[in-house]
Amino acid sequence: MDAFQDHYPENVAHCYGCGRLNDHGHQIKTVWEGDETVTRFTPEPYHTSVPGFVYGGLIASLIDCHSTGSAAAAMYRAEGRDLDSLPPFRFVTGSLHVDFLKPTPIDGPIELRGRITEVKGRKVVVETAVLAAGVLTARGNVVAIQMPEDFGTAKPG
Ligand SMILES: CCCCCCCCCC(=O)SCCNC(=O)CCNC(=O)[C@H](O)C(C)(C)COP(=O)(O)OP(=O)(O)OC[C@H]1O[C@@H](n2cnc3c(N)ncnc32)[C@H](O)[C@@H]1OP(=O)(O)O
Repeated sequence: MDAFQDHYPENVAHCYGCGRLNDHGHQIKTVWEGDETVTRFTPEPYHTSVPGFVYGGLIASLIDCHSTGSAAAAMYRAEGRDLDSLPPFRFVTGSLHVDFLKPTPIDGPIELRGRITEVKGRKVVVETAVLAAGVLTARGNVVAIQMPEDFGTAKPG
């Protein structure tokens, strides 16, 4: 099954977390399983925090891109549209909250399971459970916002 990220338009397919065109990135892949969105990722030894456990920033990064992808997929689903239909839905992160509940072992795949808890206007809220060997180790809450047309054009300051 194609992942959400396989359908991102080329101009937004370079993200470090989810861009299929970023050779140095995580290149995560997310799919629907019923009403949940699911990403599976196997950490590398260099993703270490304390030996044996995953760096928290990696977990935050996975939640981040899992959630923006889930938000886009939820909007396509809400409108009954295919993932590759035009115009594309693109979401960026407005807010990212992570609760680290337990250390996450590095020696196996991590599963992220997302639920869409709100779709309102340009905003989608995604709650994500992070599991390692079936054990809940972290929770994420992301407010994803549909990317404005002028995203990135404003000058800082
Ligand atoms: C499909 C391809 C995707 C490829 C990209 C993947 C991205 C991967 C994830 C990332 O890492 S994205 C990079 C990190 N994020 C950013 O750089 C975003 C920087 N922030 C912004 O550009 C703007 O602040 C943002 C677009 C998020 C919001 O500005 P807007 O002017 O569009 O928001 P607006 O004020 O119109 O608010 C729209 C709704 O969002 C809500 N909102 C906006 N910012 C929020 C925030 N920070 N926290 C919570 N809610 C927020 C706001 O309250 C409102 O909700 P309601 O409709 O219910 O009133």
